[in-house]
Amino acid sequence: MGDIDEADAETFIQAYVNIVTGACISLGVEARGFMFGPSIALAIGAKFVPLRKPKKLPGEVISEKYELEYGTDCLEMHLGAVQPRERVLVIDDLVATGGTLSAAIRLLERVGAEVVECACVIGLPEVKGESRLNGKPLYVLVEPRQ
Ligand SMILES: O=P(O)(O)OC[C@H]1O[C@H](OP(=O)(O)OP(=O)(O)O)[C@H](O)[C@@H]1O
Ligand SMILES: Nc1ncnc2[nH]cnc12
Repeated sequence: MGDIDEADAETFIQAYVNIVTGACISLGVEARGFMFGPSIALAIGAKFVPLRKPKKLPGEVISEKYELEYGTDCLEMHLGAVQPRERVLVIDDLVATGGTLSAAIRLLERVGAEVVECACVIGLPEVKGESRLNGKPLYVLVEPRQ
């Protein structure tokens, strides 16, 4: 993902918040999900929870490993940051294979949360990431021309 300006960010946030209601948590995936997750949280009156790469969070965490196009990685979340039955939106900049979003969904389901939807600015349809999201809805603002 290249440079984005304020207007691009506002387009994503407004296009998205107009169609989604009822979530209490906006969860952003490190690193680039942090550009949009907090703004969506503010716009819908939700709290923001970061999902971070390993060894960044100071408290006790739960972790979930996953595969990308180019290797493996791991996401961590503070224990207690999300409570059972809380309704969560998962926000990232881009979905390719869906490995990252699927790891976020698994983490949230392990703590008993309800994943309402995943949302990304960019979707790469040729890598079919949506098929790995365990049936969760995926909102994508733009797809590159084929
Ligand atoms: O759908 P996937 O195949 O999982 O790929 C999408 C992920 O890849 C990129 O992050 P990256 O892992 O490069 O980390 P970064 O945001 O920390 O640079 C992107 O920001 C998504 O999080
Ligand atoms: N195929 C891809 N192109 C651009 N950014 C990416 N991030 C993860 N996969 C990517």
